[in-house]
Amino acid sequence: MALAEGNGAVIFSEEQEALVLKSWALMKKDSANLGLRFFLKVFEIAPSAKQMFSFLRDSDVPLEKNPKLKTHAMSVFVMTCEAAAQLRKAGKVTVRETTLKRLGATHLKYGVGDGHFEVTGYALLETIKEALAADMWSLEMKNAWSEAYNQLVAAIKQEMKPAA
Ligand code: HEM
Repeated sequence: MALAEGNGAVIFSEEQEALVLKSWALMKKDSANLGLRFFLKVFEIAPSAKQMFSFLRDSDVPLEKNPKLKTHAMSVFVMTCEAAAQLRKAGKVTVRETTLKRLGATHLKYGVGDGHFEVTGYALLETIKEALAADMWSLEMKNAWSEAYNQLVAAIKQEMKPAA
């Protein structure tokens, strides 16, 4: 669970940032496989999520050969890493406002809901657990990735709310 200071800033330690960045540096060498395994896990748990991706719906290319799927998977990984660094530095996710607004609008438009973000978060952690050597995976590692992902998702969801 996130620790928050009085001003609402999240306390994300140097150690937590280091866990995320160090493990990503190891995993990204195999990013194509990683991205694929990640989203295959999402679709295994939530097959209907496939329908949301226009480039899967309208394509004859088999799932595992679809480059756009890997691109999306990498966006989730890379943006979660960036969120870890931002949380440590600023106590909050500082993705550019225009980028966040676009992400909010895209995910709203395609009908991405809380359940999808949850399943994807679970699949992300499982993918990392399988990709890392057993002695690198720990509760601290899991919590650091989970915190960074959840804070990023919260920032995106903030932009998915209909304008007040
Ligand atoms: C932290 C979590 C996530 C991040 C950082 C992320 C990132 C992105 C990015 C960068 C795009 C490209 C379009 C744009 O920039 O507006 C995109 C599109 C999209 N995302 Fe995500 N995403 C996340 C979670 C999810 C989840 C949980 C789902 C559903 C399971 C999802 C489904 C989609 C769909 C359907 C599109 C549009 C694809 C199309 O063009 O057909 N995203 N996302």
